[in-house]
Amino acid sequence: MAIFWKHVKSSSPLLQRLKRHITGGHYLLSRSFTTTEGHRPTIVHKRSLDILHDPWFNKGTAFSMTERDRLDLRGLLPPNVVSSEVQIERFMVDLKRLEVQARDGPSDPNALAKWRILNRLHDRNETMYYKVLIANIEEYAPIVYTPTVGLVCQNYSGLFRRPRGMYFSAEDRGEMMSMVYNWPADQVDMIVVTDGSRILGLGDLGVQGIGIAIGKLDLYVAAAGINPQRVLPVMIDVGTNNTKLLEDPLYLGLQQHRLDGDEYLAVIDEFMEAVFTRWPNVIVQFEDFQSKWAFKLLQRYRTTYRMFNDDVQGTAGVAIAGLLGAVRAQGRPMIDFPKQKIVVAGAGSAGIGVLNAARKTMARMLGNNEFAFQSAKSQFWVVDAKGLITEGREDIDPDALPFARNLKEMDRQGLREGASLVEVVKQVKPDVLLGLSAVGGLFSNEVLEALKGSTSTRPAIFAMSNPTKNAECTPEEAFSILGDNIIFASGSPFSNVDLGNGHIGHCNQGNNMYLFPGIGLGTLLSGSRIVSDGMLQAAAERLAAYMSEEEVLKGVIFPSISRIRDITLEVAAAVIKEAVEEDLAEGYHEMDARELHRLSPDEIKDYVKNNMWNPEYPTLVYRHE
Ligand SMILES: NC(=O)c1ccc[n+]([C@@H]2O[C@H](COP(=O)([O-])OP(=O)(O)OC[C@H]3O[C@@H](n4cnc5c(N)ncnc54)[C@H](O)[C@@H]3O)[C@@H](O)[C@H]2O)c1
Ligand SMILES: O=C(O)C[C@H](O)C(=O)O
Ligand SMILES: [Mg+2]
Repeated sequence: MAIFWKHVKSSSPLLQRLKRHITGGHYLLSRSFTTTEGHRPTIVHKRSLDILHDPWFNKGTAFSMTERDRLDLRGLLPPNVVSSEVQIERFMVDLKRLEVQARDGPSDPNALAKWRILNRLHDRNETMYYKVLIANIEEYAPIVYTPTVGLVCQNYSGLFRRPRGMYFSAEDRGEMMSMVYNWPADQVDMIVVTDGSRILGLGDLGVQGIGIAIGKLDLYVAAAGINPQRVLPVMIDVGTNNTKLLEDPLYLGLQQHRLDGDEYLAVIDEFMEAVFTRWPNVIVQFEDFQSKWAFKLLQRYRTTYRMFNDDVQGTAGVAIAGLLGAVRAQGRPMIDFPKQKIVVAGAGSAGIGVLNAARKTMARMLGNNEFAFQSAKSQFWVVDAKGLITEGREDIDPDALPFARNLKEMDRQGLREGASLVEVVKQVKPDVLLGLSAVGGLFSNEVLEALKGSTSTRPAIFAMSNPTKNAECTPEEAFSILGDNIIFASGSPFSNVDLGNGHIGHCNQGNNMYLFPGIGLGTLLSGSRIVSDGMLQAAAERLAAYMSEEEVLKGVIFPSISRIRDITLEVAAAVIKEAVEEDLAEGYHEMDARELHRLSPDEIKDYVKNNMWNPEYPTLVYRHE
């Protein structure tokens, strides 16, 4: 306090205001003021997030690098240091463009405004925020998560107010091991990390991709009951190849092209080492990495770290559950799955993830041997941006190679390398048409007309790309062309379609949100050091079995989001049971491995339920340190 008193005249109105704070007993800072002697530094007795959350001292993105180091702020702000003029410009631009950009295709025109209101509540009062979210999950999941989160990421530089989560940038190489201690929580259970390179179907959004990590973790809290004090959204900013962002003076990230090759890997390696050093029991979910790196990083880390890739593995499980649901909806047993002819549009991280898992599931049903695995391959036709993938493809992506069709065989089917989607659908007459292409409208009227020739008694259409405007088709288009005897699922939420005469075309949401929260929670509570294939398979099977026969026959193959907390509990319990059976479970807190082994299936569910956080105000008591 001495420094403070020295510089302030006793008559100053500021002094009077500060005195009131001090006598009120809750103001813990001292502050010096500009005097006639000129500018002097302000002494603060806060660091880290406390500074960012103090409106008197916060400068947001204008904190210089030296200040960020001095005040333990490194990593708590996006990497681009900007002037106060640019800060104001960003604010004004955002204010003016709000109305123009608040639309994402057919979704809620007020979505962005609702996101802002919820986000402000999130900043003020987490318990209340999650209470609102859980109680109204059907209404607000599409705001804090897909599809609005896509719009939020696209406009993030403008929407940015208070930082949330951590930023590790290419400039932080060599510093991450210490930076990680700038995060205030000693326990972190879940990290969702992105490098912003493929945000939903919106492409490279650079540092703005942090929004997706925040949205996913909102579901971890709301659906899986992970304690919000123990989640950490992370953005790894290695630059961006998005020209618009590289040229935008208001962009908050590093304005350089993305690092690649060994330089890129070195950054991700350093990040993984840092977070697992500080929080050895954390689980890291990789989200929205471009396919090029998604598979490589998964292979690199999955046997040494507790991690999984949601787009590759979570999506695969949700698609398997949906595909099995589609078989049941035809009135056939799940074991008939290996007979389904499946056309997949999109051979990126999600498409290939689904194909690998579907092939393995078929192979298991056919006898689980090499012959079964080989013959399962012939049930899939994969079409990417260059058309049908065959062995005749030049420079074929190694991840797609196992699904490349034999040229002679294709010739017999009237197909060739690069055949268009509509040709493939016409010739194959598939049971299922599944889209993970990020191309809105790809299932054109022509493609849907061609699907009328399907040999299935009830064809299935999975338009899984996000957000809304990237869906391969809308449910209206599908039901109007193919009638009501189909199964329809989309990645983003759509309403059911009124088909007249009391008929409703049911629109399922086939989104990895039905699995990732349970995979994370189950891994955490089992104490498994890795996320095994068996654990992922158990999660998918539990989701597949969740819907009753009656619901499935009505075309309802995924639960309503209002049941997400219950389905997450079930998925987590299935993951724990599998981890125990595979001898991977090492226990969690007071539940040791031996005791976990003794639990009955019902007791496992109780154990999960008892460990889920609920948004209730705790009683607070003040004590001096
Ligand atoms: N519903 C879900 O749970 C879920 C999960 C993961 C990803 N997704 C969505 O899936 C989409 C793709 O994600 P990704 O990570 O695989 O992306 P990606 O960029 O890695 O892959 C896109 C693929 O689509 C192909 N493609 C492009 N144009 C095409 C066309 N005209 N015809 C056929 N194929 C075409 C590309 O060649 C590529 O193989 C995104 O929109 C994403 O939001 C949805
Ligand atoms: O984020 C989603 O809604 C699903 C998926 O992870 C995606 O990348 O589209
Ligand atoms: Mg994703």
